[in-house]
Amino acid sequence: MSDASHVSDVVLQTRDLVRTFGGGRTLFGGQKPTVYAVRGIDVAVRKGETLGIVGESGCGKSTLARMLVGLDRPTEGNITLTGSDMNDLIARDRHALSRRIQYVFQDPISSLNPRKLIRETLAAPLRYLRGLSGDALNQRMAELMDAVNLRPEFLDRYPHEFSGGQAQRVGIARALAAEPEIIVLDEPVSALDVSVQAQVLNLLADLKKKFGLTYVFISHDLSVVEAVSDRVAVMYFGRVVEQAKGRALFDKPQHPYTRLLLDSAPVPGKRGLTVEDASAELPDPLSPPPGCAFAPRCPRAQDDCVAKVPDAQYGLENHDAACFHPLNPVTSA
Ligand SMILES: Nc1ncnc2c1ncn2[C@@H]1O[C@H](COP(=O)(O)OP(=O)(O)OP(=O)(O)O)[C@@H](O)[C@H]1O
Repeated sequence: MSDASHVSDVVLQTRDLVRTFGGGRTLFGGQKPTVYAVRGIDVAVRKGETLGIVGESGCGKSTLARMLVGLDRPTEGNITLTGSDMNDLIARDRHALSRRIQYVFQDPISSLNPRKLIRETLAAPLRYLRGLSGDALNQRMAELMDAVNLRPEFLDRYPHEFSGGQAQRVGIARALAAEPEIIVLDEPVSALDVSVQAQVLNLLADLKKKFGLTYVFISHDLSVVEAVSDRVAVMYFGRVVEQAKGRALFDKPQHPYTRLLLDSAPVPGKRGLTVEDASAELPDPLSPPPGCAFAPRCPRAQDDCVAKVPDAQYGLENHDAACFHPLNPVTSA
């Protein structure tokens, strides 16, 4: 557990965030199973930084992302946006929240409405969130297309006429239309070819600088997360198991799970290691183990690991892991 609320430039913070699905009673009085998607997450994001979140499929990344942008509500815990509670912000004015925080989806083509011209897709947030119309609206659309390096005539095309990379540029332009402070990017390049991935990552870096954006960048691809992040959080089975600044996590991983990921080094020139490559089976999300979820696969596991969940102090500057027997224990930056 961490508390970064005293740090003035923290823009987004979660405290002990939990999201379960299901539960309750069936029509016949039985108990519906509960899926534990996110099981207690503490992360903080500073203004202007990129927090990378890496984890394998099913570890709860998208559930976390949806809660961060207010598309889903936590079962327990809370999220604050510059100190204000997300639930209050949603209740007060959802449009105001959408002007501050935006979401870029994984699958660029299916995230766009197939029956709408790109012009209509971009016009909606400009009208409803920024109150633009007429010439001002058209001018802003042209600026957005230019910002993401798409020709203005593409405004009059449908999503199926775009390549994956072009469609993702539209997805990014749609997020920028709101003029947000923060963009949560959920696997923004994983559906793209490797060469196109680099172009989109470069574009995201340029836009971040140009518009002073803050990113939460979620991916299952360690090499992508390493390339883009100022700080990195590794997720395993609904929890953050390690968090560190800069290269620390890649140079001196503390958690055996992070070590496992890094040990399968990427082949130069090939797509980097993805978490799927290194992971075997996850525990059952319907019945989480009582201790560390990685213990059944961990070469360092001892009795304490299966009895109790290890805690960690995830500060903004320090490097820590939720592990009773870390590999490279470090206590300060
Ligand atoms: N609406 C839902 N109802 C029931 N279970 C859900 C729901 N959404 C997610 N889950 C479950 O919660 C867990 C986490 O899912 P989530 O999609 O957040 O993981 P992820 O890391 O984003 O994986 P992926 O990259 O494959 O999308 C999974 O076990 C998933 O099956």
